[in-house]
This record gives sequence, structure tokens and C-alpha cells, in this order.
Amino acid sequence: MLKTENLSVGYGNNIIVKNINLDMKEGEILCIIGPNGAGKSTLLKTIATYLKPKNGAVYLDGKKIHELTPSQLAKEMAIVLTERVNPGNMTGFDIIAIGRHPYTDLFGRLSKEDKDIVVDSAKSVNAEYLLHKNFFEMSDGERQKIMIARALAQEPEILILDEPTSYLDAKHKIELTLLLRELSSQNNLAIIVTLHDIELALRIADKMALIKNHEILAFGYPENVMSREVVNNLYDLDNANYGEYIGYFELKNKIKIKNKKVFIVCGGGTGAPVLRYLVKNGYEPVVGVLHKNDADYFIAENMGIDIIAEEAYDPISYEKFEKAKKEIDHADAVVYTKFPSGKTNILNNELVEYAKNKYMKSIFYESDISVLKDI
Ligand SMILES: Nc1ncnc2c1ncn2[C@@H]1O[C@H](COP(=O)(O)OP(=O)(O)OP(=O)(O)O)[C@@H](O)[C@H]1O
Repeated sequence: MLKTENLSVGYGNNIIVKNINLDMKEGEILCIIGPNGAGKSTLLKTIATYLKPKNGAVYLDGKKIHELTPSQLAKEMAIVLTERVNPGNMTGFDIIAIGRHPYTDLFGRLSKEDKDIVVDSAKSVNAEYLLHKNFFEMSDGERQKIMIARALAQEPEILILDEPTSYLDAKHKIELTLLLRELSSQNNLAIIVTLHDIELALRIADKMALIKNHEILAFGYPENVMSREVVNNLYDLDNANYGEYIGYFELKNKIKIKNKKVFIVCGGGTGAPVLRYLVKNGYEPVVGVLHKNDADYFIAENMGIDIIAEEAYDPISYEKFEKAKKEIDHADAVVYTKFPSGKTNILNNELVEYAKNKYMKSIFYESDISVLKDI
């Protein structure tokens, strides 16, 4: 339904992103991500026809979008920008009603149907309670809902949103992303959205376009394109790693100010809080023995922590076990968690016993991280 063909976008003689070839269907969400200044908003504004293409074209249902009249376009596309708006003394209802302009008469009079659509639009973003409230008395999250309701009142086929979660707290960010998902599937809306929060983007996008260095670095299913390598490269990360399996960033273990080695015996993700605490506080963690498909392995690897690991599913070898014991010999403490039971962990339990027999500081972590504060 929407397609860009060899599109280049920019200002004056300055091309910001070139050769953009994207396509999307009804009911899909396309997320555009990339570093600050990459050209995400410039691309959105070009698709929204606020800017003319420098080259190529944008097609909506086979027609060049820049050749549609403003009134034709207003029935097809609605836009919610980031800029904070100051509409004066208007209620939620008044603002949403602006969305009906493409359908009202010259005087902007609302029919009964228009009014019903305004109320329905408010309902679909859970903002019915804001209809009679003044816009300037609303919170950022409430204003965002009203702006989306205004866009929905336009009854568009495509909804374009520039950074809709910028001013929202975690709960409202999640609520908004779920709402977009709902709108795309229930109303069959195509949604194009720029997001800085790639953890959320990954979870709502059907397609993802990554922009960097004036071009599209990758375009496709987020599950395919969001590899650790690609995301690290997108943001030029050298002090963090994107963990592709879990879909979030882990900070690397760089500042080892404590000069203390801590051996961690964990597994199945139970070590995550311990590893984060030790990295944050400048210890030198070594973790093991882990299998290479263990959640703690992925977490530790993304943090750049030393890991003693065995291939996934292979039994732990004598060699790895001895290596772990040597690390324990040089450690200032051993921390162990309530890791899952299993064959591997019989050996890992032995490591804990080994440390205890050597009268080393061995600390059990279950839920209170302060047990680590005296290492
Ligand atoms: N009106 C304008 N005239 C000229 N250059 C502009 C204009 N608006 C933005 N730019 C430039 O275009 C480039 C891309 O800006 P754009 O706002 O599209 O990036 P972005 O990816 O949306 O960034 P951010 O994540 O910081 O919002 C930047 O170098 C910016 O300075």
C-alpha cells in the first residue's frame, strides 16, 4: 500500500538519506530507528509530504503521494509530530474534532456522525475521560493520547508518528506501544513510527528500517535485522552490547576499580543481578561453568565478562572444571545463586563446595544484593 522507490530526502542541496526503498502493507507497523540526526524525521516529513523528495518517489496505493491534493491526502494519512503543541484554551473534544476537518463543510460544522467519531476516537485510545478537560491541564501522556485520537478521527489509512514516546514514563510508553499494535491489527491501519526505544520497537514492529550514514543500513523483519552486530554498528557502540536474544543493551565491564576478582556460579539467568551489580561496582567477575546456550552466558558475554563455558549440551569437561577451580584459587570471593538443578550443576555445586573447603568467602545470593557489599 505504501512504497518508496529510490527515494532521497533532504533540505536544499543537502541530501540526508538516499536510495530509500521501503514497502509496507495495511495493518503493518514500520519502525524507523537510527542515531540522532540520521534523518528519521526528515524521512517521515517527506512521506507526510511536508518536504518534497530530492529524488525518487513515495507511492500510496500506486499513486505518487506528492501529487495528491491536500484534501485527498488528509483522508488517507494522519500525522502526529513530537513538537509540544500549545492550542490555547481547547478541550480534548475540540482538539480531536480538528481531525474531522477533511470531512466537514466550509464552516467546519460537525454533524452528529462527526461528533460520534470524535467520541469513538477518544474511546479507542482510552481517553474518553479527557473529552471535556482542557488540553493545557493534561499530562504529557494524556496529551499524546488526544493527539493520536485527533489523528484517528481523520479516519486515515496511514498513521505517522514521530517519537510518540518521548515524554512518556515506562507505563505510558508500554501502553502507547500496545495501543499502536491494537490499532494496526483492529483498524487495519498502516503505522509508520520513529522510536528511540529500540527495545519497544523490536516488540511492536512488523518491519524495521535502520538508518545510518545517509542510507538504509537494513530493512525487514526486526527479528531478522536486529542482530547484535547490526545494532552495535548502528549506534557505534563500544561500551555496551545489544543482546539480540533478549533484545536489550548490556553495559560492558570496563571500569575495574575494585581490583577484586569474584567467581560466580550461576545459571539460567539467575546470575543477571549479581553480574550487573559487580560490573557496575568495578569488580572483576569470572563466571562459570556455563553452557553456551545459558541465559547467564548471553548476559555475561554482552558485558564482556570472562566466562568459562562449555559447548551447549556437551557435558562439562574435566578441563573446564579444573580451569574453574584455578580461577577460584585466585578469586577474592565466590558468589553462587539458586541455579537450576541438573547434571551440569552437580559439578557447579562441587565448585561451591571447593570454595567453602578452602575457607574462601562464599556468598549465596537469592534476592538481596546487599549480601555482596562486603566483598
Ligand atoms: N529544517 C532543516 N533544514 C536543514 N537541515 C535540517 C532541518 N531539519 C533537520 N535538519 C538536519 O537534517 C539531519 C537529519 O535530521 P533529522 O531531524 O531528520 O534526524 P533524526 O534522525 O530524526 O534525529 P533525532 O533522532 O535527533 O530526532 C540533521 O543533520 C539535521 O541537522
